[in-house]
Amino acid sequence: MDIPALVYNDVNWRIFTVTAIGFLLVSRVVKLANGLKAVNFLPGIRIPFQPLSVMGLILPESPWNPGLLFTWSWRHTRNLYELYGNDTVSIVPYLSGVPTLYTQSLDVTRQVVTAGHRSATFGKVDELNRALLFWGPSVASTERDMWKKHRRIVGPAFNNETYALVWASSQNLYADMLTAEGWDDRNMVDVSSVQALTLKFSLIIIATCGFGLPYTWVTPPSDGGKITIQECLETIARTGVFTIAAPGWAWKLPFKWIRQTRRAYDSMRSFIFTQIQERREALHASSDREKDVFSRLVEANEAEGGKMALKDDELIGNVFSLLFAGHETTSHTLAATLGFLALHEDIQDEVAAQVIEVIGEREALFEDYPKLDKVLAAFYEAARMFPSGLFLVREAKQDTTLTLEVGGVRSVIPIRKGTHVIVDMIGVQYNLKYFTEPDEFRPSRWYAKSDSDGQGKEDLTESDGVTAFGVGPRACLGRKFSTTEAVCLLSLLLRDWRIEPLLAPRASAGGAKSSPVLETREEWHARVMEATMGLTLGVKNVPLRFIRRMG
Ligand code: HEM
Repeated sequence: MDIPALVYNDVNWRIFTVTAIGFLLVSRVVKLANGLKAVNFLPGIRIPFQPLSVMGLILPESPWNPGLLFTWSWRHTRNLYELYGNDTVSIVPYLSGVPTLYTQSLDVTRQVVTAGHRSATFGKVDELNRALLFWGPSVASTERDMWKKHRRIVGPAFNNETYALVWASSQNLYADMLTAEGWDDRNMVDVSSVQALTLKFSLIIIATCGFGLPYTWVTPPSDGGKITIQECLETIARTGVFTIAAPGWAWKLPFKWIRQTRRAYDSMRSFIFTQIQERREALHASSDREKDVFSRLVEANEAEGGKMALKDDELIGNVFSLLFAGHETTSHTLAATLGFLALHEDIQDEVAAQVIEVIGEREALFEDYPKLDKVLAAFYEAARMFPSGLFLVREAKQDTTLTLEVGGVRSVIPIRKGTHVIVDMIGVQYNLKYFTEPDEFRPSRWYAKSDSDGQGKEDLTESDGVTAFGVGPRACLGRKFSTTEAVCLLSLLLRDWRIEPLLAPRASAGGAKSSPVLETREEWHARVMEATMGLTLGVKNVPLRFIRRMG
């Protein structure tokens, strides 16, 4: 009997579909089994996508797709470390992404980030560095000998002269900001989002002290006046996932937002390129040396010469990584510090008293910095509670081992090449082993047994000090740049202003229109002091009221 062609095709399609589904299922089961072996069956969750994979980032957060920020949003409700009774847990995806360990253990952090870097068993993950590598290799994105070459040139640009310049510029910019924002003759100022000020502040500081550009509060950095660098960075922050994930052809798609993204990237590149050219010419034309990081970098590079000198794309890569690393991080942490100080009047009074005792009415001097340890401590504590570098992500570059506590027993477990290990900074910095009452904003953790650089405090019996800035040889190069700027700005603000939460009217407020019922401070705390993600982790928009301190 002849089988009609239609039925025959239908049967073929069914066989094809069933075979394809079968194949897919088997391949996913094999992927899961290999993933479980790669992490040596360490307890944890098995989900479709690894949280940092493209699908994990794009799809909305749910119990089966934790999302980028689950270490924050699940920390009280579905804390994986508590659930599995270990400071290191596994996340093994069966559809896409790499088997991964998440850790909140400082011991594992040191094995991976410090010892792993030295022995080359662990290194940074190229795919996740794509957003940075886009600009060219840099000190933040390279490994091994290349990293040493970059660090050798970039590292010395961060020195005491640079920090003195940061201090002086922060002081001038603060005065400039008060005048330009019309605060000079006001006794009370309401700010709906303090980030509008801190983002601009840290961008101008990095532009002036990082790159020696003559920008002010009224004329911020721009690409020849066409588009401001702030706008470029905002676009780049919004489209970070696209940059990491998109193949080359996707950049040519005819969508408005892709065109805008391309424009932001092109403007940034031309801005940075022009700066490098100008600085080179200035260097050759005059024997006077500028003090900004960028001039020192170009100067060191010219002096180095030959094989050890950085090429133009490497210089651009470094400039961008400094702009990238030094802008939002400091700004977010400043906003969080101000938010917490507004909430905790007693702590604010204590810190302000130190500022008034040290600086009083006179000009703030860079020499005051070590005496303002309570201001620094408030900034460190905010960095602990909102670590802008959310994760330290590393990849096993070869088959290796880690020593972990599993079910209370210290064991050596094999880790396969390609496995990711993510140091979860929220986990570490809210870990009861290192911080008592971690949900409390308590700057005294950092100065009870303080020295000026923040090492060896009451709580941190076994930590590397301020982990928010990373640990080991790859720790933050801009830490003191950031703390100098922060201590100066916070001191000036606290000396001149009392800071309060700007309370919003209750949605269902029943009061008269002239005096609406306001939310409580607790409600403000719950509404505002929540994490959000730009290029880096930060706090939501912080609304504040500044009231001038009299006499
Ligand atoms: C609150 C402010 C800041 C925080 C919390 C912070 C945090 C961090 C962290 C956690 C790392 C290590 C990343 C890793 O190991 O994967 C890092 C590296 C780095 N940071 Fe920062 N950072 C801040 C400000 C700055 C500033 C202001 C600059 C520059 C002006 C800067 C430049 C860098 C550079 C160049 C690296 C790479 C160092 C290397 O790999 O050798 N950071 N930062």
